Amino acid sequence: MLTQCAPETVQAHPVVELVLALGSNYQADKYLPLARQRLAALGEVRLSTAFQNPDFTATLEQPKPDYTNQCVHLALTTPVSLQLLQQTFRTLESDCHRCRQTKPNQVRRVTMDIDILMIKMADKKNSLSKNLISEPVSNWIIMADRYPFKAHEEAGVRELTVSTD
Ligand SMILES: Nc1ncnc2c1ncn2[C@@H]1O[C@H](COP(=O)(O)OP(=O)(O)OP(=O)(O)O)[C@@H](O)[C@H]1O
Ligand SMILES: Nc1nc2c(c(=O)[nH]1)N=C(CO)CN2
Repeated sequence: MLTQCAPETVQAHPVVELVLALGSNYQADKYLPLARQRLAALGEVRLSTAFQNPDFTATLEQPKPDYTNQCVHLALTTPVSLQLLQQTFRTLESDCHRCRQTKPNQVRRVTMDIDILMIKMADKKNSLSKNLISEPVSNWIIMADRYPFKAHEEAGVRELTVSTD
């Protein structure tokens, strides 16, 4: 059973844990380690197995370079809003020299793509406010815009959550 949450509730509330999907189809050997290093500065990182797999948008008519994908479980040192996290990851993509413009019919070189797959919110019981309802919010919230997960994301999420939940 999945619970729906209004985006504005999720956007502002502090996130404590998250699972990310990293993808690179250009110089992955350079940019995956760089992204992992930067993410490690935000908290405790656990990694799923990285593997190279075909671009799921490639066709016979338009072949595309393979992606290297890896999922990351990040337990943040300091809780951060989803809004700020999205900005932070967009900056990290830019720091990996991600170029967003492409000419028509040009195959995109994606040095680093960072997608948030799942988040865990801070437990409201820890709040100083007496007015907040005390409820356990330890469950993962899946990002609706990433669901259903791609095969490589599903594999990574399983690897990272199987032992902890
Ligand atoms: N689950 C999510 N994970 C990451 N970013 C998200 C998510 N949902 C919405 N966003 C927003 O989408 C933007 C990501 O834009 P970006 O240019 O990276 O997309 P894209 O890489 O072209 O899409 P895709 O990752 O589907 O190929 C961010 O600025 C962020 O605010
Ligand atoms: N295998 C694979 N294919 C993709 C991926 C990806 O991360 N992995 N990302 C895309 C656009 O973000 C398009 N295609």
